[in-house]
Amino acid sequence: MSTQPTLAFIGAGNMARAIMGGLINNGYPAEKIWATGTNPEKLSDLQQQGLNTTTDNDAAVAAADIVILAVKPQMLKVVAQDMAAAVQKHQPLIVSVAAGILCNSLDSWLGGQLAIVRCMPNTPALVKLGASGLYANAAVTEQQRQQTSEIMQATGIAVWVETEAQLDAVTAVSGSGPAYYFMVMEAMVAAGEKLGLSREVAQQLTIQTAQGAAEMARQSDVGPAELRRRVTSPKGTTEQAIKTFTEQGLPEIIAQGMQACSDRSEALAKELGK
Ligand SMILES: NC(=O)C1=CN([C@@H]2O[C@H](COP(=O)(O)OP(=O)(O)OC[C@H]3O[C@@H](n4cnc5c(N)ncnc54)[C@H](OP(=O)(O)O)[C@@H]3O)[C@@H](O)[C@H]2O)C=CC1
Ligand SMILES: O=C(O)[C@@H]1CCC=N1
Repeated sequence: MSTQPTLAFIGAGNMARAIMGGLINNGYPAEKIWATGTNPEKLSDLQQQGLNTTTDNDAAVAAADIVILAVKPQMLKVVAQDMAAAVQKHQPLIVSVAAGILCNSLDSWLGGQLAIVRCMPNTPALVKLGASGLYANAAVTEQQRQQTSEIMQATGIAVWVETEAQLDAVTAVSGSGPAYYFMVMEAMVAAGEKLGLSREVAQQLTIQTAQGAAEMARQSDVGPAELRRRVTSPKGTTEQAIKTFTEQGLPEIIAQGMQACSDRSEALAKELGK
């Protein structure tokens, strides 16, 4: 990374820890990262790793070039309004990873006139396989876009979307996406056990198969549909599995789940954005 801005993570829960872990694993200096929370005990492991930790959000904001809002959407209004004065003192770039909450709401809670990037990351950021969607409001400069890209690319891939509404779709695809794959893995392990394997063996095979399929899809110059066909021998075993999944409506079920996810992202903005 060309420049290494000081980052303040407001909220050091699952998502912030995945991004911070990804950054540290990628060589980002721990002393350039601040992490806040309400309980000092929960921050002690981060402090031991050399990060700056505090329960005082204003202190972290004062030290930061970039403030990353990583509390639950339901907490965001109160947290943002409480730190508005500290933010307005030097107007750092604001990056929010909160699902649903719009730039305009954030800007008004934080006192206005701010450069804000909304980021929808995912937890594989921890192992440098994150996928982030980014959207910038009109106040964000080209240099700030570049800085945000560099930070998120240190944890995986980062793509910019043109409209804020597209972040609802990003949330449905990649933000919540790891949970879908974990659910498929849970179901495959359970089914493998039912078919006579030990839990341990079923889990080992399931995880390796997921990783193998993902890596093949990444490296291949054909899409997932063709890769699926190549596994499916006529009158063979896979054909029976795919036929059953199709008859039971698996593609529609996935589309419905993702629509519900996107709808919830949109609803959060209306429910919590005022
Ligand atoms: N989890 C995921 O996969 C993804 C989450 N997100 C978004 O990330 C955000 C965080 O989600 P997630 O990490 O799962 O949630 P967590 O509950 O794990 O983390 C939220 C953290 O916020 C802290 N917190 C609460 N109140 C304050 C406060 N006043 N000041 C500072 N910190 C505070 C909590 O710390 P303490 O316990 O000390 O109070 C907690 O650790 C959400 O907005 C979510 O939409 C986005 C993409 C994916
Ligand atoms: O479930 C949630 O609301 C968050 C946002 C995307 C993934 N986790």
